[in-house]
Amino acid sequence: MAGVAQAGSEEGCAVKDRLLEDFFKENGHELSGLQLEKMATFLHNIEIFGTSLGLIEARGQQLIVDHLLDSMAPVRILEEISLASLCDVGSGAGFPGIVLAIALPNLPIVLAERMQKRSRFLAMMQQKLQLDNVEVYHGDIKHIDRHFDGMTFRALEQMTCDLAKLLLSKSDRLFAYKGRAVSVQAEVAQLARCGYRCEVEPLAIVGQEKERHLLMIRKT
Ligand SMILES: C[S@@+](CC[C@H](N)C(=O)[O-])C[C@H]1O[C@@H](n2cnc3c(N)ncnc32)[C@H](O)[C@@H]1O
Repeated sequence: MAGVAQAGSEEGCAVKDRLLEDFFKENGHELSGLQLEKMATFLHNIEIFGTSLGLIEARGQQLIVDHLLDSMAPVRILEEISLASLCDVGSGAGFPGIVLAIALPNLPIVLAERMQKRSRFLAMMQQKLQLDNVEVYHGDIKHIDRHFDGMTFRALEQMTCDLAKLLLSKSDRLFAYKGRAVSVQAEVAQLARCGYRCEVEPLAIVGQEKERHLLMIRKT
């Protein structure tokens, strides 16, 4: 496990690749060698640029479990829905957008991020990882003039009726990465009062003790 934190050398990356594969397998994700390599390179770049760009502080196992595996947790749900397009709103350092783009290479994904330094990092990752299915949109989601099958967001802000209305004018479905059941239920109650249809799925991540849920929202 110690090797996970090593990111600097070629050898460190090789150790990291092997361990990453174990983390994914433990969580039921079968990734190809190329996908694992892209995940490892992405983590490596987060570890290099994360602090200086104000992206993310987590390192090593915490970065893998709390961010990478967390981003991967709803991948089967998204696959089963067979989306033709996805927008990840407020992608930040690329969680979950870059991770989903690596895991689902046939799904076109727009990463929407209004902070310039973060959107530049996302564009750099798109190029470096050769993610042909990714497009970076630098700007506020309010101004995007496109329609998507689905939108994901993680750690964006609390889901309110106004936010759901705005996002559902640009997407058929919303997928919000959320924490504790009790707070998700409060959001669901509020959204139901405004006429939105919600479903909540618990997300299990091996090694993650915090409660995680996927809140799915549609118009009724
Ligand atoms: C707390 S960070 C979360 C980043 C990432 N999703 C994660 O989970 O690590 C929220 C990000 O959303 C971006 N953001 C917030 N509101 C936005 C909006 N209306 N349009 C585009 N980006 C937005 C912020 O600039 C920030 O990078």
